[in-house]
Amino acid sequence: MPSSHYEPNIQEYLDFVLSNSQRGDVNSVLSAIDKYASTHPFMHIGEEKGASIEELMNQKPVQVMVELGGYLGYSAIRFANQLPTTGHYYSFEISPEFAKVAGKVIEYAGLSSKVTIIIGEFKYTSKTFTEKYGVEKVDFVLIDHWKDAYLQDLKIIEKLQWLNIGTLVVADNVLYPGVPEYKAYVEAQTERYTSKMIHFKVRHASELDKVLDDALLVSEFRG
Ligand SMILES: C[S@@+](CC[C@H](N)C(=O)[O-])C[C@H]1O[C@@H](n2cnc3c(N)ncnc32)[C@H](O)[C@@H]1O
Repeated sequence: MPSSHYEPNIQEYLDFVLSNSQRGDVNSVLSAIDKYASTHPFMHIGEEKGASIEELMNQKPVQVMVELGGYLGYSAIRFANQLPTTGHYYSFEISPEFAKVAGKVIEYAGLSSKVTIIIGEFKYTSKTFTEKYGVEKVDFVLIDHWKDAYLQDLKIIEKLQWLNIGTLVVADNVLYPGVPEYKAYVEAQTERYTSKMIHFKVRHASELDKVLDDALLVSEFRG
């Protein structure tokens, strides 16, 4: 997401999703959000990248997943739905307004018991995460918040020692808008991370008429 993010009409979004999907039917909720996003500027991970992340999640067991940047609930619904019944999804979101609407959509999709939204800026809320939720290690991290915070917040995650050997850290938008410092840092550490890019052609929320090159950077933590 560019740092000059726009403010969506969150009430219109909520009304649209609730009236175009069925309560408790995750796929219908995701389709309604995708449909809304096809005609409005919207910053969700989307169908194609979403499917790619689901594939990664299916390659090894994921019990605890964390995302930096929850927005209006799409990625939380999509990926929490892939977790086993004993799994849990923690969605960090700085905006209380976005978090409130995300919570409503997650509840409507029937996933409230699997998703916890943590409101506030990650660099602060991360400090009390283990103490509050009893979680010491995470199996999967999705980084999808402000681009200028990617590297700083990965370093916080490293310092807090949340990563298990084998934990996947997946960063979105590494080519557009781009996170060169994050990419250089992770790719330089070949002893600690095995990284690969997955490429996509995307339409960005702020320029829906243009097709752009983007990628997920998938980094497996090696210790
Ligand atoms: C691209 S959107 C996330 C999209 C979401 N993952 C999805 O696929 O539906 C980025 C979100 O990150 C949030 N955000 C930005 N900086 C943050 C920070 N430092 N801590 C927590 N959330 C942050 C923004 O408010 C915004 O909702």
